[in-house]
Amino acid sequence: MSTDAPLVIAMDGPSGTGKSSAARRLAGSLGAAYLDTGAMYRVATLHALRAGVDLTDAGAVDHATRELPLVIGTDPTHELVELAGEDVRVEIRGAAVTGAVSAVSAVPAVRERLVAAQRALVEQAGRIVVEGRDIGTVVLPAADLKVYLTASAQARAARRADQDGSADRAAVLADVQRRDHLDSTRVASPLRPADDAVTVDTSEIDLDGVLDRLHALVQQVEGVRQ
Ligand SMILES: Nc1ncnc2c1ncn2[C@@H]1O[C@H](COP(=O)(O)OP(=O)(O)OP(=O)(O)O)[C@@H](O)[C@H]1O
Ligand SMILES: Nc1ccn([C@H]2C[C@H](O)[C@@H](COP(=O)(O)O)O2)c(=O)n1
Repeated sequence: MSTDAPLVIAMDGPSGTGKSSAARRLAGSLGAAYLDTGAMYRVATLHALRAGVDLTDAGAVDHATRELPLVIGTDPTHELVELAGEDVRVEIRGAAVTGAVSAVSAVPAVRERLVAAQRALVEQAGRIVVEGRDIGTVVLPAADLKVYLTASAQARAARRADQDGSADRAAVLADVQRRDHLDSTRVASPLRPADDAVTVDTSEIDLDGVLDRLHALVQQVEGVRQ
């Protein structure tokens, strides 16, 4: 099979399970594009924060994000995230956005617009790994392969604390659990595995091990399609 054959992989799961790391590496090795949909919700959140709107007012968040001059790249080797031409890769990962993103991503009108943009990017790419919370359930229900990454909250908090250099592990764990709760209990597209997703628990596997597992799943899918 040629390496430019269409292939759409959906990767969902809670924060810190390794979705971004695994999806980016998988895309690179498959010669596929990569889309980080969480970054899109983070840019919408930054835009709403800068507009100074009350994030508990869904109508105001909808209004403030209707015009969203967002550019997101899909090259797995080069991260590109811009808001009105400004490089916001660092700012969208900061505490202000991280603390507010669950509220903004719970607004159905925001989701509708971003889901439409995500589907357009997938259509353009043809061969792509897309990661988020609702990719297998809502954005791309016909994906060729759906993977749901999980890991214990403790393992995820430890990874996040290492990544951010935080000594307060209890606070990081509480934040991970807060976001899990908000993402999985919201009414609009809650975080959950698609019925046909393959669940991979990464608590006890390093990133190379996760990649081995993902490559085996891709081989199965490509074998079936040949
Ligand atoms: N299997 C693994 N074993 C150990 N550390 C890992 C593993 N996978 C990812 N990590 C590390 O955990 C941290 C979080 O990973 P990553 O950002 O890929 O998770 P994520 O699921 O995309 O999180 P979020 O949804 O919050 O963006 C990173 O520092 C990454 O290097
Ligand atoms: N498809 C998606 C992707 C992300 N979100 C929300 C939920 C997260 O709390 C937030 C940031 O995502 P991250 O960068 O941590 O992956 O965005 C969502 O609702 N749907």
